[in-house]
Amino acid sequence: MSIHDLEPQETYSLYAHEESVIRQAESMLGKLDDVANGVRVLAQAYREGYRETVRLVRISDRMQEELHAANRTLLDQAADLQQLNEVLHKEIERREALEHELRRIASLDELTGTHTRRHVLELGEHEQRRRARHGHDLALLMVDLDHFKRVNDGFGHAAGDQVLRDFGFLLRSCLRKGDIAGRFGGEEFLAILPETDLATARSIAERLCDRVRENRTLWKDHVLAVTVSIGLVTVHGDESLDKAIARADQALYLAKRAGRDQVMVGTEPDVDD
Ligand SMILES: Nc1nc2c(ncn2[C@@H]2O[C@H](COP(=O)(O)OP(=O)(O)OP(=O)(O)O)[C@@H](O)[C@H]2O)c(=O)[nH]1
Repeated sequence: MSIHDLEPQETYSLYAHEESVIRQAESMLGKLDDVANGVRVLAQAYREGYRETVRLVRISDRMQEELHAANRTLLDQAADLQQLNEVLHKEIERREALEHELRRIASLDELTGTHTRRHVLELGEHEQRRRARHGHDLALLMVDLDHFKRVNDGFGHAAGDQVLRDFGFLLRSCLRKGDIAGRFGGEEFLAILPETDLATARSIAERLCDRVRENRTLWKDHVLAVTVSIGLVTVHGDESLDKAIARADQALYLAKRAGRDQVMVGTEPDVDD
């Protein structure tokens, strides 16, 4: 059968069919174009995203390097600080030891090994307050070397120093633990005897007198002997330390006047005092 055998209607239908197929194909091509465009857009977006990711990764790598470097710096600084801390700690310890030594030197009379006047008075004030609080006894001895000027004049100042050195040792060895001895002036000493009644204080003072009298100081080719006079008081009521010391001083003066080398007990304080 040839085309000429077909009815005109049939010829027309076939063309329409082709037309429809072509239209469908065109429509599909159009959609394929859309898809291709979409893929292009996606690819572009992917490229841009990739570039951004690479940029961010680089930034992140750099930041990590910087963080590591900062961390290393911090560790170094921490080690330096630790070292500095140790040095400071040692310096503080050294200064504390120095301060302690300075306080010790300032509170001690180098020649006699007894306290300085200022320090013995501080300790005395403390004992006086303790006495006032607890009401126990407190005795004071004012001790002075007799005719000490003669030692200096006869044998020289260095000989006098040696006598003072020996006396400081004797004084400290006659006192008990807790008693306080200080150099009040050139050859005058104050001993503070906490919790000591008059009778006990007197026997301690007598023993000191005896030991000083028996003692000999060897100086070059000389044998030196000295004696001491002692004024003794016990602190009364709420009497101040200064007033008690003044009474001990007065008793010492009387001991000197009575011939030296002896202990004199002070008078009771005036009622007004
Ligand atoms: N070697 C020496 N002498 C001192 C020191 N401090 C004070 N003196 C001397 O002690 C002497 C005290 O003399 P005075 O006050 O006259 O008393 P004294 O000769 O002991 O006579 P009385 O106290 O009355 O028994 C003086 O010669 C002072 O120079 C010192 O640290 N070393």
